Amino acid sequence: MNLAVHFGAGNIGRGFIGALFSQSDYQVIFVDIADDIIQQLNSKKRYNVKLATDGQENITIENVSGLNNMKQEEQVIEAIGRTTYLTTAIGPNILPHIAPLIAKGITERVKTNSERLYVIACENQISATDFLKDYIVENLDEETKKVIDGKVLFLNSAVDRIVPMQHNQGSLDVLVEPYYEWVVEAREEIPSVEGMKIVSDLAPYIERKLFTVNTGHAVIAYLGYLKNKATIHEALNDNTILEQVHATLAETGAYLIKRYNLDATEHQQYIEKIIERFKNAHLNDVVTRVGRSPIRKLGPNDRLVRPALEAAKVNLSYVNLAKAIASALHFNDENDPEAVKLQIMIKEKGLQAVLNEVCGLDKNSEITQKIIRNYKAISVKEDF
Ligand SMILES: NC(=O)C1=CN([C@@H]2O[C@H](COP(=O)(O)OP(=O)(O)OC[C@H]3O[C@@H](n4cnc5c(N)ncnc54)[C@H](O)[C@@H]3O)[C@@H](O)[C@H]2O)C=CC1
Ligand SMILES: O=P(O)(O)OC[C@H]1O[C@](O)(CO)[C@@H](O)[C@@H]1O
Repeated sequence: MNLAVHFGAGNIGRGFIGALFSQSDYQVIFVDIADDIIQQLNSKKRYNVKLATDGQENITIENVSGLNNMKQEEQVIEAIGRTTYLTTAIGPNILPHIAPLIAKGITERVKTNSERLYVIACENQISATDFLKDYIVENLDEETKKVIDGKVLFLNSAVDRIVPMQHNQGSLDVLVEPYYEWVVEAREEIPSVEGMKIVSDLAPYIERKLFTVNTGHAVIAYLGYLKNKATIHEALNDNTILEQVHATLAETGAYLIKRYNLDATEHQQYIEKIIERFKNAHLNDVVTRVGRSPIRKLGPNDRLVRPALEAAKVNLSYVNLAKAIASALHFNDENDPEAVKLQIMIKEKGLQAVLNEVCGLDKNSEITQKIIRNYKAISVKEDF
């Protein structure tokens, strides 16, 4: 049986990527710092993926176990030595922290194992695997750096499945939406995994996904938060929010259609399908999860600022994206360390400096001015 070593036994790890490997007859070793999850994986050796549908169908996931990367380094290195795939779903900010251990594993592996290792970061970030590769390579000695080409293949990917926060403390089971898409960029044949779609150019797929699914979701989360809505589906019942999502996705859509020569009717259908996915009340997806880590989400290459900048470059509208960015700047969830940090930054440095530092926007640019105007309008509780 082939092996997959997956870093991050959280929602996407167990509910999506690990599950697909298991269903494709791989043995799956999850690597995580959460002791309770690791212990349960090792004692139960199985869990259920539950579909968020009226019927709540169950899929049993087997051949799984766990390792704690803080406490079981040697075992993780040994597993990397014999795995076919090494995947992550851990959050883009955590990738630099797991890279040193992966580098140790690769260093040992290439001494004895000539089989190719396939590395894929499954994160909501453009070129996440390239970033992971850079972090790993920084931790390799010169000799290993010379031999990894051809022995380790780093593949970028886009992952799309809504897996909300789980409300089943003490259980490994994961509630997921039925829909999923896992697209991997590869220019040669790679070992097959059920549900993995291979493409030669990921850019249109990841941009379409990030600037539709994730932009739309972020708009609902931040506007929903401002209007005291607890969940995404509750927020979408508010017509002003629904209209704002449509208006914002029309802006990202115009950019995507122009950039990738997409069929406008098909893209509109894609948008509608995604909004229907967001409406799934079985997911009970809280706005604070979807809006989490606002500093990351306001980054220059992320779901809000990047499409606004791209739209501006080709003279397309970004009025509604500017509103979305302004509402993200108001996200003030006290349980979210990035939200707390962002609010302190705004207080101490002012909005213009934050837009420059966090979003990479020029202080005097038109987009900065538009965001500031919208930010102030929200502050004085004008309607959107
Ligand atoms: N939940 C979702 O619907 C989707 C999430 N994603 C992306 O997947 C990634 C993971 O997201 P989720 O599964 O939702 O998060 P999660 O919080 O459920 O899972 C992350 C896991 O990583 C573990 N972890 C954190 N730091 C670690 C470290 N230093 N070493 C080892 N393990 C560590 C945590 O204990 C947790 O089990 C993120 O990049 C997210 O953007 C992408 C598509 C959908
Ligand atoms: O996982 P992130 O990047 O924090 O953002 C949450 C977003 O990712 C998803 O979890 C899935 O793509 C969406 O639910 C949401 O748009």
